[in-house]
Amino acid sequence: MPEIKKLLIANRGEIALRIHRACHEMGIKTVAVHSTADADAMHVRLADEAICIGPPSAAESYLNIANIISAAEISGADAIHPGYGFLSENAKFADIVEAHGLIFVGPKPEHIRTMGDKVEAKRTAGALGLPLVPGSDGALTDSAEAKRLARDIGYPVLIKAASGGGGRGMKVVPSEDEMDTLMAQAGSEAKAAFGDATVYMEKYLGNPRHIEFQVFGDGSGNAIHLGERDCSLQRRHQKVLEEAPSPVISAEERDRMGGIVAKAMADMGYRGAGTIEFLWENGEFYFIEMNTRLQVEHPVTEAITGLDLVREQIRIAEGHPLTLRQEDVVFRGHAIECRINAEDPRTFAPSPGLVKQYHAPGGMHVRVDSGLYAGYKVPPYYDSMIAKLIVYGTTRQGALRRLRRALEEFVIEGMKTTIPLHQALLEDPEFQQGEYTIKWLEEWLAKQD
Ligand SMILES: Nc1ncc2cc(-c3cccc4ccccc34)c(N3CC[C@@H](N)C3)nc2n1
Repeated sequence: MPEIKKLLIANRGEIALRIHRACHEMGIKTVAVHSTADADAMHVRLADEAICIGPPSAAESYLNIANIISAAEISGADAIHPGYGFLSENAKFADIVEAHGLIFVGPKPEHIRTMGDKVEAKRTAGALGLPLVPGSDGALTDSAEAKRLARDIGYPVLIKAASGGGGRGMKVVPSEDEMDTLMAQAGSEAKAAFGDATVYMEKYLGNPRHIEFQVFGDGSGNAIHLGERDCSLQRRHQKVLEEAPSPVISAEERDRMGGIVAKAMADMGYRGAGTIEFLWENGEFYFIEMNTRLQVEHPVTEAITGLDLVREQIRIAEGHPLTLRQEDVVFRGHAIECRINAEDPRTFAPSPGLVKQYHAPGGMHVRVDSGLYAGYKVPPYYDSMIAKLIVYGTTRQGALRRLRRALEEFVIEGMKTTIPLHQALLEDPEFQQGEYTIKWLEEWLAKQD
């Protein structure tokens, strides 16, 4: 693969700035594509070139494949980084990028496609030796089969859409007499939402944690794992706070499960960054999904390994081997990321607007990834996340103390933000002990009012 000289960032907000920063440290020129609403964005200001690709709506801009490819051709970019969200897991886009002789900084399109179909993803994961949630062996055909299976598995069971993921298209079936109705609903909702009625079944795990492993492959049969992240603190399938390592995973479990996922990725010939999502309950891991993109929460993994994951993605895309072998990966300390949204901290109603005052916290082991600046107008058209605060400590307690101090310093005036939510969360004894599962946050929020 030739060296990348100019990279087009097909994204916006904090991740666009993150990608720009890695490129500039590598001597790679950057092309920022933006909608008319993002003309004043920080990464647009810092990029070497900026090309407007359409009006505010994502469909006409950040999801507009033709305009993005045209921007790459006009600017002479030789690579495209999709970031996360938008087109980052669109196999067709990856194919089109490569068909135009451009480097797609991401996995092979065939692997994006495989992991985007949750039935195929599960079959592949099982074949590669990953532990699965007990359930149907592939897609469900009809309610009668579903009932037979559920009788063996035991209720409650979950009906999941093959084209769903991230919490979309899931139905809990508490008992057999609700199966007919819920199977029909699941199929029709999946058809409506994803154009694909295919569903599958899994035993419903009552109160697990969400533990995901970061993996990296060079596309030629080598792969490493970079430990796990605990993403159990979610509200309506939106992550609120993530940490690495998980407060409940031992070094032995990390090495054992990490070895299994790394080998699976090596056997698959996986290329680039990937995240393998598990539910963890009673000491057991259960594969649920694989994300073929760089994730929002990647900085907590960077903090405890010292690796720049965007830099690694670009090096792999250029055809270089992985910087580190598994034996070189060392986990040190503890990192926590708070997602800061332009939302009311209690109602979560969006609160876009003009940033009147902005002061980011600093000091030892404090990182803020954000495109915000005083005078910037947060547009109402996109996701409400405006900043990520990542803090590192040698211990979890140290990271918590530092996080409390950093949140106190953080000034964002002109809109409501979820900073107060994080400050309240930090004071809860169960959170401080790391004793939480995927249901804990919504139960805690319900008690706050
Ligand atoms: N068999 C079985 N049992 C319980 C589950 C519970 C969830 C789930 C449901 C609600 C919130 C969650 C937050 C983090 C991780 C998972 C969840 C779940 N999800 C939600 C999004 C997608 N990643 C899969 N799958 C599950 N699968």
